[in-house]
Amino acid sequence: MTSSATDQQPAPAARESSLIPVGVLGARGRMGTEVVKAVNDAEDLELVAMVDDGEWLFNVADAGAQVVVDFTRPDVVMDNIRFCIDNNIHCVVGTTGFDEARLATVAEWLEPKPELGVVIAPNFGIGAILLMRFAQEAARFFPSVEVVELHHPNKVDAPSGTAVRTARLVAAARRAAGLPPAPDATTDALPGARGADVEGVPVHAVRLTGLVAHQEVLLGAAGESLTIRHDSFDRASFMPGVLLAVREIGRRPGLTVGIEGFLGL
Ligand SMILES: NC(=O)c1ccc[n+]([C@@H]2O[C@H](COP(=O)([O-])OP(=O)(O)OC[C@H]3O[C@@H](n4cnc5c(N)ncnc54)[C@H](O)[C@@H]3O)[C@@H](O)[C@H]2O)c1
Ligand SMILES: O=C(O)C1=N[C@H](C(=O)O)CCC1
Repeated sequence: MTSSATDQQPAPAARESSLIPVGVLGARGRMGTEVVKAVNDAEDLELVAMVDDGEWLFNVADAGAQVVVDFTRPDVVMDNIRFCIDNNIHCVVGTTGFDEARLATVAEWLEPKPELGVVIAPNFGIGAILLMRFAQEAARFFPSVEVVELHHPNKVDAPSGTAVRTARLVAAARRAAGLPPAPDATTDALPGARGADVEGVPVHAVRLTGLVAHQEVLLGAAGESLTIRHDSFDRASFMPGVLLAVREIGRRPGLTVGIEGFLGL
């Protein structure tokens, strides 16, 4: 078992301060690397542990982390959250793969720990969060809507967590407005040609070398269309949202899905 201790990890004595001690899970991944940098650059935060695959998860508890940031994989994230809750550590989760059943499980785990917070957000990019809100607002005015997400080819899940959440929010807005299913005469299609069906909203996933994270919501009505697009050109775009969640989570007990509330949206 490898230790997660690094040169960036300060001596325990230095932690008698008002800095928030933060541990990062998935610390050597694309997002984890960026989070480590962002935490190290933040004057009010202190990086106390970095853990990646095969490393000793208990390091985050031993190092005194008050908040853990998880950017790992959908297949391991539930075990990580369980560990954090068991060890009384607030958890900021960017890893995707959360359906209603998983969210309910996390909420159940939190019940005996009313002081503890877990935030699970498929996207910490402010622009992406605004895109979701704008799409939700627009949805009731358009009979047709489809979501196209475009990502780097190393992404393991499809469609993206952001696209699934967008589609669910749009579908809820359509239901609330009493809209019928979007018109679609397709009776003959190659499997996958019309995308994944997320609560009646088609979601299409593109994987392309050179991309980072991008999404379009296409809305159509007679004689017009509205396209709402967001582009993350760099993973730095997610960091203001991640740091906001790290700073807020100690004041937000329970399960929070998305950081819209932290932004006053
Ligand atoms: N919420 C957001 O804003 C946002 C933004 C980008 C990516 N993501 C999501 O974050 C996740 C990670 O994305 P990425 O591009 O950084 O992936 P990545 O593959 O580059 O990084 C994942 C890291 O987790 C590590 N890992 C695997 N199992 C582990 C375990 N049990 N404990 C600790 N570390 C473990 C891997 O070794 C790897 O270093 C994905 O689910 C992705 O969709 C979310
Ligand atoms: O790069 C990824 O992987 C991303 N995953 C998130 C998702 O699935 O929505 C957010 C965007 C980047």
